[in-house]
Amino acid sequence: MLEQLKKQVLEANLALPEHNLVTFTWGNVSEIDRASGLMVIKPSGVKYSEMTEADMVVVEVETGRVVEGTKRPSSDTDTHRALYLAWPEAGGIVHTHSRHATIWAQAGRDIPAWGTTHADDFYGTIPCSRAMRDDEIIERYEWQTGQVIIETLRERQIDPLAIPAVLVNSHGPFAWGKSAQDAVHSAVVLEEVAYMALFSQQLTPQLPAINPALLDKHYLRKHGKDAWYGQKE
Ligand SMILES: O=C(CO)[C@@H](O)[C@@H](O)COP(=O)(O)O
Repeated sequence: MLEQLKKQVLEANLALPEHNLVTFTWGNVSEIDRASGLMVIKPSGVKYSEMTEADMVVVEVETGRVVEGTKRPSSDTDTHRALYLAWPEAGGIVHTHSRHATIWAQAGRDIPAWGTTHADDFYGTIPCSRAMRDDEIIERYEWQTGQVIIETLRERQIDPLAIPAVLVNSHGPFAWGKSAQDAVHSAVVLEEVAYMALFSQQLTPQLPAINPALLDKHYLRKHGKDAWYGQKE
C-alpha cells in the first residue's frame, strides 16, 4: 500500500512543474491513507528533476512523526496535517506558488466566480484568508497556516468539497481533493481561473458575479448527485 501511495504522490509532485505551477523546489503534494493514519509527502527542498519514489516521506498525520524515509519532509507538512485532521473528506493536498493565484493571494483578494470555467470546478467564490497575526507566524507557523485556512472556510461557511482551494494571504494557494492527483487538478484549474479573472476584471472593472443558474448548471452537471458530464465509469 505505501509503495503505491509513494508512486502516486511522486507522480502528483512531478505534475506541478509539468503544469508550470512551480519554480525551483516550490510547492508540495501529499496524499493520506485514512486506514493507517499515514500520509506521504514530498521531501523538502529536493529538485523535482531529481526526485524519486524513495525520496517520498511517510508521516504519521496525528503526531507529525516521520515513520519512513531518509529525507526531511516538506516544510509545509504541518499545514497538510492540519487540513487532513480537520477535513475527513480530504484525500490529497497541494500547495503551490502558481503565479496568478499567488497574485490574488498577495493582493488579499477572493476570486469570484466570473465564468463557467470557474463554475465547472468551484461552486462559488474562492476565498482569500485573512493576514496571519505575529503570534501565528512566530509559533508553529505551518500548523497555524492550516488553522487559518480551516477558519477561513468555517467562517465563510464554505464546504471544502464544493470549493477545494483557498488563497493564503501574502503567501499562495492550497488546494485539495479526493487524491493527490485530484488535488493537482484543482490547483491547475485554480491557476487558470486566476489568470482569466485577473484580465476579465481589468476589461470590466465592475464585473458582475456569474448568473447563479449558470453556476449551478456547470457545477452540478460535473459534481452534483445526478452528474452526467463525461463518460460513465
Ligand atoms: O511555501 C513554500 C515557501 O514559501 C514552500 O512551498 C516551498 O518552499 C516548498 O517547500 P518544500 O520543498 O516543500 O519544503
